[in-house]
Amino acid sequence: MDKVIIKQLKVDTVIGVYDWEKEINQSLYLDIEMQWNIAQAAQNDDYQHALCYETVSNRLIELITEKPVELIETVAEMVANCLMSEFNVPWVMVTVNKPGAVKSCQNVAVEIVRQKQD
Ligand SMILES: Nc1nc2c(c(=O)[nH]1)N=C([C@H](O)[C@@H](O)CO)CN2
Repeated sequence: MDKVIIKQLKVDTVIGVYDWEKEINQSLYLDIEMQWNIAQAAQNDDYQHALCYETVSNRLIELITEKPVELIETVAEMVANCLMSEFNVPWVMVTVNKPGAVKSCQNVAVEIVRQKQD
């Protein structure tokens, strides 16, 4: 399967269950794998057929910072839905990392895989 991959996209946003978390920005780091047919773009060196990782990254930062949510699970679903509906990505794996969340852990994360139904 061909993929376009975005690693460790940093998003500073209001995220968390507790009251004190609703007053501050915290950093999330997103790892995203998107199924995409690379051959079409590569054949003619054609950006029009490429899934632009820069456009995707900027849209996801906009989406996540739009409104505060409590759970990283919600962020993962929002990202997967956006990629499938707005960018026509047929299959996606989204990992949302919140490394600052638990003092004794290097990182905590959720990971989801979603496929477009057609
Ligand atoms: N499965 C989850 N568990 C927890 C979450 C979460 O988003 N998903 N969030 C919190 C708090 O916001 C935590 O990050 C504060 O340190 C607790 N558990």
